[in-house]
Amino acid sequence: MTTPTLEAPPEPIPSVTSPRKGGKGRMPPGLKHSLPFYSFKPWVKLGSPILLFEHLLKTYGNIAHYRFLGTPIVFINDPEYIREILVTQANSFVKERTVRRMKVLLGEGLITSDDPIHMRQRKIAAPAFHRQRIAAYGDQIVASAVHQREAWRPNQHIDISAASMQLSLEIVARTLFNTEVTADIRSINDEVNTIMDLYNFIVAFPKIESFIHLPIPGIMKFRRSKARLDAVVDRLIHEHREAAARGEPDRGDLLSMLLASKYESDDPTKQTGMSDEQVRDEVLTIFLAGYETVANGLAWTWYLLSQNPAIEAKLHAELDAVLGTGPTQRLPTLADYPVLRYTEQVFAESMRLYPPAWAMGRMSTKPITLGPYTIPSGAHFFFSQYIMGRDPQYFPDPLRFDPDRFTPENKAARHKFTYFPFGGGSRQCIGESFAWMEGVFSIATLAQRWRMNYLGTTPPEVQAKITLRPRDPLMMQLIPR
Ligand code: HEM
Repeated sequence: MTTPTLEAPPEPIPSVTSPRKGGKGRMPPGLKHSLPFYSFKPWVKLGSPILLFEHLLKTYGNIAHYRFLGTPIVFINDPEYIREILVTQANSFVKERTVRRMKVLLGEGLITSDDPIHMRQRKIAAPAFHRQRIAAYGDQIVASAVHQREAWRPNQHIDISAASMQLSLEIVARTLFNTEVTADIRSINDEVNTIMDLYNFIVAFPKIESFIHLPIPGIMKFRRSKARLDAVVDRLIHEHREAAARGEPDRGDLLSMLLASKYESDDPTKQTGMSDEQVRDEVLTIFLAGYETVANGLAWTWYLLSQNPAIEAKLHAELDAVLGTGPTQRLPTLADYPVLRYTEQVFAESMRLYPPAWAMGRMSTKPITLGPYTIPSGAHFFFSQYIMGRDPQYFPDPLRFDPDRFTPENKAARHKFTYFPFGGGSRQCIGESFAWMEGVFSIATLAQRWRMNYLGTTPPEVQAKITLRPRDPLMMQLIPR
């Protein structure tokens, strides 16, 4: 996930080479002058790169470029070029600078690290996210959703965005740490929120690592928050390690799995696990990557269902057919997961219109050829799940909410990289199976009992922060089914 901020100028990269003009090797079309020249235009607005990307797409087509302080930035809306970057030519790219600067928070965790560290960490972490392993979390997801639905009252007004965050936090607590939402979990949540509020400030700092010890107010606040965060996570790691040393059985949570996993190598001296520091980086990474994303995906789903009664009725029909009604109604179990196809299609279609990770970026480490274009080393590349998901080139009548776009036949008829809510290639979301299960079971368990009426008078506005959130509270009236 990434946030291409307009206010955050990329550091000049000395190795940027001028592309040849005209013929093969030319730059994609784009803005003639550097971005600040256009500051007065309505499509250049601090903190709103979606406006700029939409303008580039409309004006220049599926590949366009602009420059910012000498760095070329390419916006891509062509699925084949996206495949080139994420898969085919992936070795010629690293994460772009806003993600790299997040190392001050996430260290060398899976999101921020580069190869060879990333490859090793991914191998160690993979068993904890294996499909069969994730299956064990199904019951905990359902139990958390039951906890929420039992607390709801008929006609109650709730902010479904906040309620989805609460549900997702409980699921993270149970599945990552095997605990309820304790004071420790709340303080992790609070500190992460404090740090995320400082996110734009932090990523705007070129070479933030060099400034991290200076007495600058925002940085001091970050440092204090990070120190408290580390202390809580270190304590949880320590407790888990102690329990394992006492011979207590594997608690089955993700943290226990990460602590137990070893790097498989032909060389026995390299078959080691992670240090406590590496585990801490991964725990924070998983917390950050896996909590707000799913919560936002769910919140938008409830909004879309509230606006589309026929689709809501079809979802209810599936839930009633699979899980029963009245006194014979039961909770979803693992065996139901592959049967709840329409529920999954609803979640998929919701993430087309409101993708929690709304844009991604990379930086080239070599000159890159894409079709007729050659783009120099050190250029930045962005593509947006949000823009592509709403583009009639790929999704006819794009604003219509239609989960049938995700039947197996309709999916097979589209290019894979027209829909990439979880990214792709070797950096594809490691929590994808987890997220699908969390989405499907949460929707099923809550929609078995409740419908929602949207109380807003205008459609909610999106806020493209690190994830795509509703800008204001998403108020709903709860109606029992
Ligand atoms: C709807 C929910 C989610 C969405 C939309 C989402 C999206 C993404 C995307 C787009 C990436 C790739 C970023 C890039 O390549 O630049 C990613 C990576 C990642 N995600 Fe997720 N994610 C979700 C849920 C989760 C969950 C539940 C977890 C963990 C429990 C998780 C853990 C991670 C990690 C660790 C990475 C880095 C993987 C690597 O580089 O090896 N995510 N996610």
